[in-house]
Amino acid sequence: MGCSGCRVRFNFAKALSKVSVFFTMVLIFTYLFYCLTGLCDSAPRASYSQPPVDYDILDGHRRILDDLREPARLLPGGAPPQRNRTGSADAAQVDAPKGGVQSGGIPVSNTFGTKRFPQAIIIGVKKGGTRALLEFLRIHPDVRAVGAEPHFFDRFYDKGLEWYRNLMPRTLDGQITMEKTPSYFVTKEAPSRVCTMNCQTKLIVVVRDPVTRAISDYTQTLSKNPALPSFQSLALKNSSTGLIDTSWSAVRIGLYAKHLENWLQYFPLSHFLFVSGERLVSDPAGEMGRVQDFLGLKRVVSDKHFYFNETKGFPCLKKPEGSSRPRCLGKSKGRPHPQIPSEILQRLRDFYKPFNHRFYQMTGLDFGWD
Ligand SMILES: Nc1ncnc2c1ncn2[C@@H]1O[C@H](COP(=O)(O)OS(=O)(=O)O)[C@@H](OP(=O)(O)O)[C@H]1O
Repeated sequence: MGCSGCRVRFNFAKALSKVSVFFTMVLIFTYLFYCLTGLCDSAPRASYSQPPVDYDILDGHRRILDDLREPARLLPGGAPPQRNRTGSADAAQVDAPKGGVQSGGIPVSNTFGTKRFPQAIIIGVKKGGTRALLEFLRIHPDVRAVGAEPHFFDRFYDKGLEWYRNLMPRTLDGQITMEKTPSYFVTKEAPSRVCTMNCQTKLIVVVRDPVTRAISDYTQTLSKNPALPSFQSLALKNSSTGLIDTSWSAVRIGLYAKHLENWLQYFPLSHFLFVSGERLVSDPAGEMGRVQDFLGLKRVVSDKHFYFNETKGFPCLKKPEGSSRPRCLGKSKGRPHPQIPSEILQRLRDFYKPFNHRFYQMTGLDFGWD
């Protein structure tokens, strides 16, 4: 009796261990399948069904964190700390590399993709519509992009190229790695640094009427600092002469011809694509067609992806099948601008006119701002 009880217990334990092995195998296979479909490393595939992430705000938080953080320290395995899986700043997760990290410029790779330097960068301009462009591009299955702005070629260059590459999402063969940091366009050292990484990098510049851009820039600063002096007092050197203050960054960034000259010392014009910030709003699909051609991508992003959201006053991404919500950019994109006196606007238009014309000549494109 006692012995048969032992046998029953023994058989039960055996069955239990078989069942647990079976479930462990199921779990492993499910995980492997999930990874092989590219999901375990890539929530970022900015599935446009996700709720909007306001990267402006996230970038702001990250900048504060970066200021507080010590300089990049190496993890025990020798790899610099990484951003979260999406490459965005929306989680403070530090994600150790899964595959072998090698030094000396060899791509960091594992079974499910490789972290590569970006082949294309949106280098500017601030308040031009760079976030809209990146989010629209991320719909494309062959584009993988860092969510937040890495600021490598302006602020964090001393962290080194391997640090930069580790921020990148993993890509499979045929996919393009991208990032956007609008301040690169106006950073003197950025062109030579990008060229040091790769002189074949494709460069995208989203440009917008420099007067509207300056007001947009001012609006953003005002939203963070309501005690900011008026736009006109910052734009003019002094009210009696009416001279424009070019030392104010909101004005200086709009001198597109000047900044482009700096870039052309390192990259030929054929490496640039100039996207109209205005057309990105009025005809997003048309502008995205040009961008996809420039990047050598199949035209996947098209007018079927967009609709004009009357409340937002901007194009938004349509909800994909199976998702409950469409997707507009966050609150910091498409803010109402303060009213600026018309004589100040006219002074600014007169001021920018020669620079705009020079820019049209350099690019061979008339953006119609004058
Ligand atoms: N689809 C869509 N939705 C919302 N906003 C859009 C869109 N397309 C372009 N824009 C314009 O993008 C402007 C912000 O530009 P950036 O994304 O380059 O700003 S930033 O430099 O990253 O802060 C932002 O500027 P403001 O209108 O001044 O907020 C918008 O005019």
